[in-house]
Amino acid sequence: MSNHKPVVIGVAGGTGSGKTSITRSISQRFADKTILVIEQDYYYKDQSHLPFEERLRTNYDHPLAFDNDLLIQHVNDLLNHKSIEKPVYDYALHTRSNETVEVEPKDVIILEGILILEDPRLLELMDIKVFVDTDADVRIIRRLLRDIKERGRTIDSVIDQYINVVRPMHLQFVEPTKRYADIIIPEGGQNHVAIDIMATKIQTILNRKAI
Ligand SMILES: Nc1ncnc2c1ncn2[C@@H]1O[C@H](COP(=O)(O)OP(=O)(O)O)[C@@H](O)[C@H]1O
Ligand SMILES: Nc1ccn([C@@H]2O[C@H](COP(=O)(O)O)[C@@H](O)[C@H]2O)c(=O)n1
Repeated sequence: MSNHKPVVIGVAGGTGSGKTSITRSISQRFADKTILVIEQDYYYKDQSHLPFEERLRTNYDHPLAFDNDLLIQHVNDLLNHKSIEKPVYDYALHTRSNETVEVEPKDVIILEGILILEDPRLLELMDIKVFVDTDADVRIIRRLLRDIKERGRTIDSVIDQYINVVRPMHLQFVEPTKRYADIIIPEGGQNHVAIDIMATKIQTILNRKAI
C-alpha cells in the first residue's frame, strides 16, 4: 500500500438492504490489496461467557450490542499503517469465535454495518458516508432467505425477531442515521450505476494520493 493515510468509507443501511453485496461489488472492481472491508457485525460484544439461551435474548440491533471501542481502536491502528487482529463472528452461536484473523492495512477501508453511522466517533474517522436505502418489505424477504440459508435460523425465529426487535430498532436507531450520509443508494446489490459512481470516486481519490 502507499504511504498515504487510508481512505475510510462507511456503508450503513437496514438489515438486508444490500450493504454486503454492494461493498463486495465495489471491492471486486479493485486489486486485492486495495480495499479492506471491516464488518461491524464482527465487533458484536463477546458473549462466550454467557449460556446459549441467554445469547438468544440479546438485542443485536441496539447500539450497545457492539464493541465500538475495539472497532475504533482497530480503525485507528489501520490508519496508522498497523495490522489488526480482526475478530471472527459466528451467527449460529451468537458470539465471537476464539480465533482472530490478522489483517493488514490497505489504501481503502470500508466499514459496513447497520449502525456504522450511529457512533459520532466513527463518523469522525470517515471520508465518505453511504446509506443503502431499501424498502422494508424487500429487506425482510431477503433477510428471511439469507438467515435460514446462511445463519442457521428458522422461519419462525426470523419473523419473531424482526417484528419484536429488528423493526423497532431500525426505526429508532438505523433509519435516523441516513441524515449523515453523503450518498444514499436505493436497492443495494444490483444498483450498477451507484456501484460505478462509488468505484469512480474511490479511483479518483487513489489517483490523487498517488501523485
Ligand atoms: N438486488 C438484490 N436482489 C436480490 N437479492 C439480493 C439483492 N441484494 C442483496 N440480495 C440478497 O439479500 C440478502 C441480503 O443482502 P446483503 O447484501 O447481505 O444485505 P445486508 O448486508 O445489508 O444485510 C443476501 O442473501 C443477498 O444475496
Ligand atoms: N447473533 C446475531 C447477530 C446479529 N444478528 C442480526 O444481524 C443483523 C445485522 O446484519 P445484516 O447483515 O443483516 O446487516 C441485525 O439486524 C441483527 O438482528 C442476529 O440475528 N444474530
